[in-house]
This record gives sequence, structure tokens and C-alpha cells, in this order.
Amino acid sequence: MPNPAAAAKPDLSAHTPMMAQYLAIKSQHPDTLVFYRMGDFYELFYSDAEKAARLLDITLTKRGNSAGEPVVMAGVPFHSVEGYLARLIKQGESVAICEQVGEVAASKGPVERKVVRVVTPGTLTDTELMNDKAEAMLLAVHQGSRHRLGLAWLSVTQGALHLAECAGDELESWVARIGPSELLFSAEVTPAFEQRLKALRMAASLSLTQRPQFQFDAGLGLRKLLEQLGSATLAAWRADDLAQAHAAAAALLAYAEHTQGRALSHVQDLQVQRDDELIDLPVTTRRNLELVQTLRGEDSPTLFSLLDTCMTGMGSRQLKGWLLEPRRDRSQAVRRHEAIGVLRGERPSLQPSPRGGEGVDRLLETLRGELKGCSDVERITARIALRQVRPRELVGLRQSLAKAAALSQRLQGLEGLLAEVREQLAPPAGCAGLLAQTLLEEPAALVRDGGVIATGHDAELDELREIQDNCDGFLLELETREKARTGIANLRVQYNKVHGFYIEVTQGQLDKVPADYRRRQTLKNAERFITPELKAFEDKALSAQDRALAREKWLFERLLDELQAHVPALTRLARALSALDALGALAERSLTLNWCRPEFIKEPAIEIAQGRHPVVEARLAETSGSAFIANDTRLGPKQRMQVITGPNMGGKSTYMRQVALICLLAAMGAYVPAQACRLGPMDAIHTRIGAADDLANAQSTFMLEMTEAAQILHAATPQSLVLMDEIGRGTSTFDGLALASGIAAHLHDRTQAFTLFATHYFELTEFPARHHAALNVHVSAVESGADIVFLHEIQPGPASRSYGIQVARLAGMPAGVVNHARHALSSLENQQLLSREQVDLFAPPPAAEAPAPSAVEAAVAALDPDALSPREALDALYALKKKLGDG
Ligand SMILES: Nc1ncnc2c1ncn2[C@@H]1O[C@H](COP(=O)(O)OP(=O)(O)OP(=O)(O)O)[C@@H](O)[C@H]1O
Repeated sequence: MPNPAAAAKPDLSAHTPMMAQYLAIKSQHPDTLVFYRMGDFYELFYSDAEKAARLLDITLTKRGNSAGEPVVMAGVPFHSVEGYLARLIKQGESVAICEQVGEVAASKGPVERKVVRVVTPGTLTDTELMNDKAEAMLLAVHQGSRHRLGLAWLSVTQGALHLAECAGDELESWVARIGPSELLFSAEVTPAFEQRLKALRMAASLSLTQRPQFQFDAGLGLRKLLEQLGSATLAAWRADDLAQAHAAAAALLAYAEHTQGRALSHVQDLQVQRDDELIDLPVTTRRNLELVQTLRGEDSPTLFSLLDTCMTGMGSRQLKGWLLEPRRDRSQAVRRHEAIGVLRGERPSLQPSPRGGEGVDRLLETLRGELKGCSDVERITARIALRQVRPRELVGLRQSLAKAAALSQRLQGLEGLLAEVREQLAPPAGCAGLLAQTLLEEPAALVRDGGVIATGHDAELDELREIQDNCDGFLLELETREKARTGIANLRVQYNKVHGFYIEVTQGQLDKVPADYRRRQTLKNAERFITPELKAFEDKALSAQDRALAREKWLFERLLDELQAHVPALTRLARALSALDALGALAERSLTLNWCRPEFIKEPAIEIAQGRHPVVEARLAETSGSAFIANDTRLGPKQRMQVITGPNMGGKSTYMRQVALICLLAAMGAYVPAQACRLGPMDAIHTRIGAADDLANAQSTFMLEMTEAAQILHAATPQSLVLMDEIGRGTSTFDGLALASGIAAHLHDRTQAFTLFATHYFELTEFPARHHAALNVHVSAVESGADIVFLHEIQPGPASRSYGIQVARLAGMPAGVVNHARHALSSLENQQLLSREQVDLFAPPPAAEAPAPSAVEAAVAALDPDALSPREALDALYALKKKLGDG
């Protein structure tokens, strides 16, 4: 179905006035579904209707004609619009909400309508549409000059704007870290860049939104940022030299404002992320370590699902942020460790406080009890700023302010991070009072229904309400009076929405009706009447109701005006509440799961005593009740690499991952699943662990394996942790072994990263003999008869054998196959023994033969620039040019 709005400057004269209005609005929002308000419905027309019918499974109808064609339409009831919006947003669509803004005029023509906001995946603010535990992030990417990219992102409900610049090839890892729901890019990016964005859309399930190039303007961005932050310079944020990011910010802010239909007054914080500030966690690492998603794409069991016992959604979001953005600089993590220590009652740093006898052991419990039931102050604050907040959310806010005050009391006398949190928990003066005074204890869900503003707050509203309340009394009194006057004993005075007030008299009594009764409605057994007195009362009562509603709306708007001043303080308070919640969860986890406080040292080291894999341990406890076997890890300048061998199912992957998870937990500021832990500086965690084929990108398993390994060899430094799980297994044995040994040698000699190298190639156990910083370890297993028992213990030295056939037997392989394999294995081993030739896998390759120098190279080598006059130099240049021509 063609969309008449799609054409440039459409001629709307042939359309009905309403369709002309619709099409004019639609032409402003060509790529967005327009929800056009008509009475109790939002209607969609033409191609929008067809799309919505398909996506929402709603009925498509045709009604009337406009410009000689039937109008194709589909609609959703306004009171259940949220459900439909949620489904569309989930499918990556955006929706422009177009409301009636004018009064219904007596004159002809449609009521004035306007798009009041645009709901898009990256700019959600409706509580019903958002995930409690995840932010909807909006990211703008500017393709700058010299392969630099400018990034700017924000969550509309968070109040902080982020800027960064990165190299062109780092986009994917930044996108993985930021996790945007929607990405803005200029209509004029290069086709290759657009292709990459499309690949990202598939991989990261985000929506792409194209914006005009002029919006990506650095000067404009700088001005907008300064305006937003109310500052004369960005130097305080170290953001003044990020022109590419400013350009992205220009488009970002313009779009966010466009969707919300107003300025984002609550966005008053700026954070610049430099690529060398965070510990690098590439996409593969996040995936392989199952930080927030399992390899199958589920939310649990993951490290985050294990950690997240937060009491509030904002606490969970904060905790996720800490987990995914650990800093290289460890001071922040140390402060968190200290705070967790206090919450655990480790340090008697509590001075005597007005709390009297309450001990530290109760502190954590009390705090978490108080946090329970706190509303999402962060999102409510954003919704205040955007003037979208609902009455009940404000009541929730008022209760949370009381909780914050109580929490702040509890934190009295503490030091460090908790003292800082305490300071920020102080509710803004007058805010709670204002809310208590203005709003009813249990207000209606929506302001438009009335029943929101407290009694006693506004004299005029009280008076209007009194008229309504007195209604019942008046009607009763009138009924008694009229019964006496007319002698009709069963006369009733009543009200309904359609006919208003009336006096009902049954058929048998009609002869007693006085002359001043006017007939209003005839029923089967009765007649309904109105009298001049009742009519006068009706006018007064009905108008009082309308006026009371209007008054309530006005008073609510005024409340919103007054609350604006509190937005910055509320934003700070929300952040303090979330930090406290996240710290509380980490403290609780550390106690429940028996974790210890890690220590940071300056020297390069990963020293873990009795480390455990927290997620595998929890799963074991849950499913089989069996204990997890803890293992030590000791890496330092002299021992940078462990070559790990042992049977399948022995626990190699688990061990390697646990080391990475412990390092990550420590860096985010959490306690760690170990008995003791000392860690040196760390700049990245790289992992190469077997994964499924990347079909979406048409890469074979082996290609992917090599690509990932190559990326690691390029990126890792001596301060990185590298996990290599069975590298080389995707190709033939010799190729694989040769590549694995080359990669191990590179990591050991050149990269010098801390490396855990698990392998099935026994030949690699000879590696440590020739490489001083490498060491063999193996996961232990013992044979018991034909079976194998895994001990899951990491022990020094290489494994004696691989037990592949025993594992296959355990897996239920038919006996015939197992027998066949045993037989084949012993012949292979015999054959190898006979023909075994010493191959030196680790001998350095011969230096590539240097080709003889060319004539030009020889001539250049013979020149001595210092001995040449300018004239001679010019001659020499001509001579070289000629030689080049001859060659
Ligand atoms: N330290 C441990 N304590 C108890 N159980 C463990 C331990 N490590 C591993 N396991 C159990 O053994 C299973 C297999 O472990 P893992 O996947 O690490 O073995 P693997 O040696 O890497 O095997 P493969 O070589 O086949 O990948 C785990 O799912 C877990 O249930």
C-alpha cells in the first residue's frame, strides 16, 4: 500500500481535513510508526497500519474515503497502549505518539494534534517498557577523520552523558561494552562503515537510526554540551579536546530531545572514557567468561546472576556497570573493598554512635532491609525532569526519601566510601514535605482521572470537591422532600453518566407527578424527570467535577515545576542509593559464599590460594551437593605461563576461567572466591576458548579461532591475562600442533602476558623445558578399573595421558566403538614409537633469506647526505629517479 505521506511535499488538498492533518504529521516522521489519537484509540493509517497489523496481530480495516481511496487503518485502545508499544519496541520499531492538544472547537476541522514524544528502543522512559535491571542506552557514533571515531552515549533515565574517542577498528568492542539499544549514525558515513554497523545490528541486536549529517557537528556539540552542563568549559571533565566525540554528542542530544519533546534538564553529569582507563574486556571475553549472559544467550547462571542480590533495580544496574567496566587504576576498587569490609563487620571502625548498642553484624542486614522496597529513584527523577512522572511514583519517591534519611542515620560514624554515600543520601530539603503536602496517600494512577491532590492543599480544589461530596446529601434530602411533596413513596433521585440527574417515578404513580416535572427519559416501567431545582444542581455539580479535574491537573503541573529544582540532588541521592545497594549485595555474597578480600600489589603477580569458580561451585552445590575442589594459582615475573594438560572433563576450562573471574571480581571492587589473593596491575583479560561457528559472519570455526588468536597476540601486553583453551584443535593435528607451539612461543617470548595455556597436544609439555617462564601443570584424574575418576586438582608437571577413550565410555559411547578405539589407539602409539624422530617444535625458524639490495637501494646506501652540497643532492635525486625508471 503506497503511503501518500512518503512523497516529498505531498499535495494534501484532495484529502479530508483530518487525513490531511495526519499526512502532514506523518511526513515529519517517515520512518516512525505514527500513533494518531482519535478518542479512546490510537489509529495507524496506510502502510503504518499494515506494518502494525503484521507486527501486533491486530485487525486491518478500511473506513471511508480520502482522495478517492479507502483509508486503510488499524488501531489500539489508548488505555492498553503500553503493551503494544513494548511489543513494537522489542521488534526494533519506533513510535511517534500524536495527541490531541487543542480544544474540541465548535467550528469545523479536526482538533489540533501534535507529536508529543517519540518512543524508540534507545530512549525509553516508560517504567512499563523498561527492564528493571538494564539501561536502555542510546549511542551516537561519528565517523571522524584519520580513522578516529567519536562516541557519545547516554541513558535518558540516568542523567549522565558519556564521551569517548577510539580507533576505527575498536568500534565493535566499544559497542559490546556500552551495550546500546539504539545506535545513531550519519546519513553520510562510508558504505563500508554502514556495512559494519549493519553487522553490529545483527550481532548485538540493536536498532540503527540514521540522522542527517549536519547534526554531527563538533562546534554545535561543544555548545550543546556546555549548555547542558551549565559550564563555560569542558576542561573540568577533561573533555575539551574531543572534537569527534563532540560531534557525536550533538547528534545524540538533538535526537534525545526530539524523542522526549523537551530538553533533558536532568542530564548534568559528563564522563569521559579513555581506552586506557578500563581493563579491556573484549567481546569474546565477556562471552567466554559468561559475565552477564551464558554461552547460550540466557541470563543465568552467569557471574552477574550470582552476584546480583540487590534490593533495587537501580542497584542491579549499578552492579552490572561495575562488573563490565573495571578500572585499571585500583583506588576505586580498594575503596569498595574497604566498604564491603565494614559492612561485613571486619573492621571495628565504627565509632560509638547514637545508634547505641547496634553491632556491625546487624548493620548489613538493617541496611538491606531498609533498601528493600525503595523505589527506582533514578528513573523517577528522570521522569520528573521529563514531566512524565505519575502520581504513584511520586508517592514511592516520598517513601524512598524517608528510607534514605533512615539509611543515612545508620551510616553515621563510618569512614571512606560509606561516609561519602551517607553525605549524598541526605534528602533535598523540603522535597519530602512538598510531596506529602501535595499528594494523597494513595493517589489515582493517572492525573487525568483526578483523585491525586491531597485535601487541605488547595482551598479552591477543596471547595469544588465539597460540592461533589455534598451531592449525596443533597440528593437524599431532595428525595425525602419530593416524596413528601408528591406522596410518591417509591420516588427515587439518582444519577447516571449518560443522562445525568433524574427523579424516577414508576408507571403506577405517574398521575401524582407535579406540573414542574419535565420528562427526561421513558423506560419500560418508569419515567425519569428533572425539575428546575435539580437541573440547577446538576449544572453546578458537573461543572464542579470538571473544574476540580482541571484544578488537579494544574496543581500537579505546579508540583512538577517545584520538583525541578530538586532534580540534581535527587540524581545524586539515587546514585548513592544504588551504590549502597550494590555494595550491600557484594558484602552479602562475600559472607554467604565465603569469599575473601583481595590485595593489590605493585609487582606483576596473580597469586591465588584455594581459588574457586563461583558459578560452577554454586551449580554443583545446587545440583549434586558435591564440593568444588579449590586450586592455587601462582604466576609472577618468573612464571608467566602455565601449560595445562589433563583429561577432557578434568576441569581445565573451569580452572582457567576461575582465575580470570577472580581477577575481574577483584578489579570491580568485589571480594573473591578464594582463601587469599594478591594481584599485580592488569590491563586486559583476553580469552580464546572454543566457540560455535560464527555463521552470521560466514567464518569457519578454524578461521574464527585464528582471527581471535591473532587479535590477542596483537593486543596483549605483559600486564594482560590471556586464556588459551586448546588452540589449534580446529585443523589437522600437525597444523594445529605447529600453530599452537608458535603461539605459545610468541606469548612467552614477545608478549610476555600472564598466560594459561590448556592443550591436548602432549608435545607441548616439552615447552617449559625450553622456556624459563613457563611451567607444566595438569588436572588430576585416577583410573579405577576401566573407569576414570576426576579429582579436579591442579598439580605440578604434565599429565601422563589423556583418557579420551575413558571419557567417551563415560559419555555412553557404544561398547563396540570403545573397543575399536582402544585397539586403534594402541596401534597408533606403537607406530609412533617405532618411527619417532626427534622434532624440535620450538626451534626458532631460520631467518628469512635477505634478498640482494636493488640498484636504487645500493645507490641510496652509498650516499652521505652530510657531505653533499644542495646542488649535488639535487643531482643525486635525479640520478636515483632515473635508476628507478630504468629498473
Ligand atoms: N575444581 C572443580 N571441582 C569440582 N568440579 C569441577 C572442578 N572443575 C571442573 N569440575 C566439573 O567438571 C566439569 C568439566 O570441567 P571443564 O569443562 O573445566 O573440563 P575440561 O578439562 O576443560 O574439559 P574439556 O577438555 O573437555 O573442555 C565441570 O562442568 C564441573 O562440573
